This record gives sequence, structure tokens and C-alpha cells, in this order.
Amino acid sequence: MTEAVEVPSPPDELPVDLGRSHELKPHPKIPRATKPLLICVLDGFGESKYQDEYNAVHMAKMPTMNGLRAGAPDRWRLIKAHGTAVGLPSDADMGNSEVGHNALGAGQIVDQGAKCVDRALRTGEVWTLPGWKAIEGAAVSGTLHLIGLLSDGGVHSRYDQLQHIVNGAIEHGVRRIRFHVLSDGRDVDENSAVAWVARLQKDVDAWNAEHKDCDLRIASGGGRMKTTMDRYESDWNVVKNGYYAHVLGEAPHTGTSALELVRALKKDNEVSDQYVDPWVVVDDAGAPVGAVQDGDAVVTFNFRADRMVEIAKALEYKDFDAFDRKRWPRIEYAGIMQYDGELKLPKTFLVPPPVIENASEQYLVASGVRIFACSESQKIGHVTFFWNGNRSGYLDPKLETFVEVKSDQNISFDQKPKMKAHQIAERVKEAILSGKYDVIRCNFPNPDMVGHTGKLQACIAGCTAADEGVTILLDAIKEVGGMYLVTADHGNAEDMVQRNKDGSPKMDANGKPMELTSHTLNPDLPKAGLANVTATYMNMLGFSAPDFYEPSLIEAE
Ligand SMILES: O=C(O)[C@@H](CO)OP(=O)(O)O
Ligand SMILES: [Mn+2]
Ligand SMILES: [Mn+2]
Repeated sequence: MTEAVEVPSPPDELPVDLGRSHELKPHPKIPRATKPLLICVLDGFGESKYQDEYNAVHMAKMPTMNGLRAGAPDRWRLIKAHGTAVGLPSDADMGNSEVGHNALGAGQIVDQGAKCVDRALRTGEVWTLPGWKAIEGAAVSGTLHLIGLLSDGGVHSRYDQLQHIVNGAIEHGVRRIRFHVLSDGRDVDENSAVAWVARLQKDVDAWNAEHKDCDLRIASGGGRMKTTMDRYESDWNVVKNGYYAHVLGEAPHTGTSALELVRALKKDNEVSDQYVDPWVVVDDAGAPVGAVQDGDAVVTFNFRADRMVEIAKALEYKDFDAFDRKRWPRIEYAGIMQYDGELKLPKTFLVPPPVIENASEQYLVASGVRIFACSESQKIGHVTFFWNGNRSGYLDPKLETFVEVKSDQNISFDQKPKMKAHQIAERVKEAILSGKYDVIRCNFPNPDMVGHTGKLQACIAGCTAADEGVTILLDAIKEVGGMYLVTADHGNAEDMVQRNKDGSPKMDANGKPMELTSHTLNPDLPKAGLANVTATYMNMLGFSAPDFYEPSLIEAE
């Protein structure tokens, strides 16, 4: 039996008073649904013009999805899931789960964290805001520690933003900076960690040379899937590894040069950047060069929330028992953003996060709609936290039920590409058949999570498992006479190879195709995007959507 747990609602939390203003009006033509509506997200499932052997969606056995595509082409819509259509700075930005699920849940295009941080840094406003003012004293008198993902992937962080932060901090009197950098390999080339650390080291040397009284050093790091960036409490050991390396200065690998350490750990590219072990830079006497001390300032510079919430708790919460911190220094800590609006975590943040108001859930619960949401640990927050505008918990525990199926821990998902697709499907099927819910939403992580490993065969198996999950759910929804809407949050699995300009696969020195681990941004219809899906499901339920929502994809005769 796989463990599945209902997400508890905090005992002392009263339902939010939603007032009457969120009650939806009936649709003039579509009757109020009396049977459940299934909203199913295939995470990382996209379409590509390359219908070749590197397209896992094309290669996988997906009879149900293919049947939907072929059987009702008028209802199969390609919509935008990247760039400005989901509130990202430019159309060169690939989509991701946060912005995708925010759009699906909120029905509006909201400027996303990356854009807010860009603006605050470009205008210099960030240095005038309360967040910086709160930590400035400690940053100037102690050490400023910068913790985050080192790449230009733009999903969680961006290197140019890190450069701006350092330049601004030096201008504002900071003299000692320590970098704690996580290697990516998921949103960028999976073997680029050495190049990224080399690039940072070059900049660090230049900063030190330009400002003679400055002392900047790279202090610790590790691959993001092993160090610091866990999410939804899938595996606290990952955060423990990070806390020990960044804060305590303890890690399985130590050495006097960050670049040499990463070079050694990446020897022959046997391990993807995502899974590099944690490491710490030490001085000649073996002492860490950047452990966090009382009186220091810490900034986590990832703007995206899900993978920062746990480390933020470890840094900020006095009462904390997820692992033994051994030492909890008294510091001034700020996130570049606030990561959880409900928990107000962290208390201090440099840039105010996008406020996503009037999410669909607010309207639905105010209209008495009973909601069930489910995924496995890796993605449960996508259909709850992101869906509801980065708010954890329930809006109305009487009407909402969230169920988490526990994910496997400590593995790379190419080893078990089916993940928990069947367990999710069984649990969701039960909810459909129970008659207890009006809206049932779920997320199958396979095309995305296995897609990120870059392993084509595994990704094909993952897509097949997701399709089997959808099959179970559509059978159940047909059994009760309900409706369904199957969508995705961005692409990934449909392109598993890096390509040359002419579309041919890029080969490495040994003639092997170069894996593509990242999300994709395949072009689609000019207008509609993920935010248009929200009004669509409100209409399907028989409601008119709020007039400021992006328009529905369906029209009633
Ligand atoms: O794993 C993640 O954090 C991102 C990629 O960086 O993927 P997704 O947006 O699909 O969650
Ligand atoms: Mn996703
Ligand atoms: Mn992903």
C-alpha cells in the first residue's frame, strides 16, 4: 500500500471570510453542473513539431491522449505556456510549474517573481525597501551570505540578478560576501556546473580586484536535487545537506577551491549537475571559509517559492524539528521574495512578491463548490499552493480536501518512471466515484519529472504511465456522467534532445545525442494561454467567469 495522506488543516485556522463578492453568477446558457468535473494536469506534456524518436510524447504508448487528440480535434487546443502569456519577462523564457499552475488557478496573467525582481533591481528600488533596510546593518558589519541556484535558467533564479545584487550590496557598504551556490542541470545543460562556477569565480576575482577592501568567496554548494532545494517536504535530508554545508560548513567533500571541488565531483560527467554531492570550501587549516555566524546577514536569491520554503524555515524558525540543526545562528535573513504569503515566510524579503488575488478557488468555494485536489509529494503543492496563488492551506476546509500520495525519496526518477501515477489515479478515481466533490483536480508528474532526467526511454515509460492514469480517470468520470478537462502546465517530454538550428539532434564528442533536461517553449496558437483555461472550467461548471479573467476557450451556442 502506498501511503496517501490528507493534508491537515491547521486546527486554529478559521475559514477565510470570503464575503458574497466572490459568489459566481450563473452562466446565461450553460446549466449548473450536477456531475463532477475532472481537471487533470499532465505536468510537462507538450507538443512539438519534431515528431521523431526524441519526442517521448510521440514515442510513448498514449492511447487515451492520442484518442482525445484524434477523436475531437475541435476540442484539442494548443495554448501558450511560456513567456509573457504566463507573466514572465520575455517570450524567450520557458514556462514552469509555478507560473503554469498560477495561471491555471488564477485565470489572469500576473507579473511573476522574475519580473518583479528585475524591475526592483533595474530601478534600484530594492535598496530603498524595508527588506534591505532590515538586513543592511548585519550585511555591512558581518558577512552577507548569498544562497541560491547558479544558472541563467530563469525558472528559480538568474545569474544576472545575482550580479546586480552583489554590485548593489558593495555599493551599499557590504565588504564580505560568501556565495553558497547550487548547481542546476535541470533548467540548463546538465553538464554546465563547472562552467558556471568558473564564471562566478572569475567575477569574484574581478570584484575583489576592483574593490581592494572587499573579501568575496565561494563558500559551499551542491547539486540542487541533493542540496537545499527540496520541495513540499518530499525529503528533508536534501535541506539538511544544504543547511549543514551553507550554515555549519560541513559536507562530505571539502577543498580549498570551489572550482577544483566541482571539477573533481563532475569528473567525466558521470553525475548530472542536479545530483552533485554537497561540498564546502575550507582554508589551509581545514576550517570552512563561509560558515554562517551570529550577526551575519543571509539572502536566498531564488525568486521561485516551492524549493525555498523549507530552507527558509530552517533559517528562520526558532522552533524547528525537521532535522537537528546543531547550531542555529542569530542572523538577519531575507528572501529575495516572500515565499509563502499565508505563512508570511520569510518575514523579511527584498522584493514584494506578485500578489495573486481572486484565484478561482476563492470564487468556487464562495459558490459552494466542493473541491478535491491530489498529486504525489513532488507536485502536490502545484495543485494546491500554486493553484491558489502561492497560498498554503485551505481557503475553506469544509469544502476542500487535499490528498498527497507520498513520492519515492532519494532516487532519480528515471529509475522508477511510473512514479505514483497509478496510486494517484486510484485515489482520484475514489474521489470521483464518491459523489462528495464537484471539482476534482490532479497532477501527473511523470512527463516532467522523468523528462528532467534527460533519459529518453525512461521518459517514454513515464508518459505511458501518465496516460494509464488518465485512462483510469476518464473511465471513472464517464461512469458517473461527469466532464473532464485534460491540460498541461508547460512542455518537457516532447523534446528530449538538444537541437541544431535545422532541428537535427546535437551530438557530443562520442557521437551520442545530447540530452535535453529542461522544459521547452514550443510555439503554439497566437492568442490563448494557460490563463484561458480557468474561465473555461468555470463555464463548464455552469458559472460566468469574472469579467477580468482571460476569456474562456468555449462558447455556448
Ligand atoms: O523542478 C523544478 O523545480 C522545475 C524546474 O526547475 O520544474 P517544474 O517547474 O516543472 O516544477
Ligand atoms: Mn511543471
Ligand atoms: Mn519541471
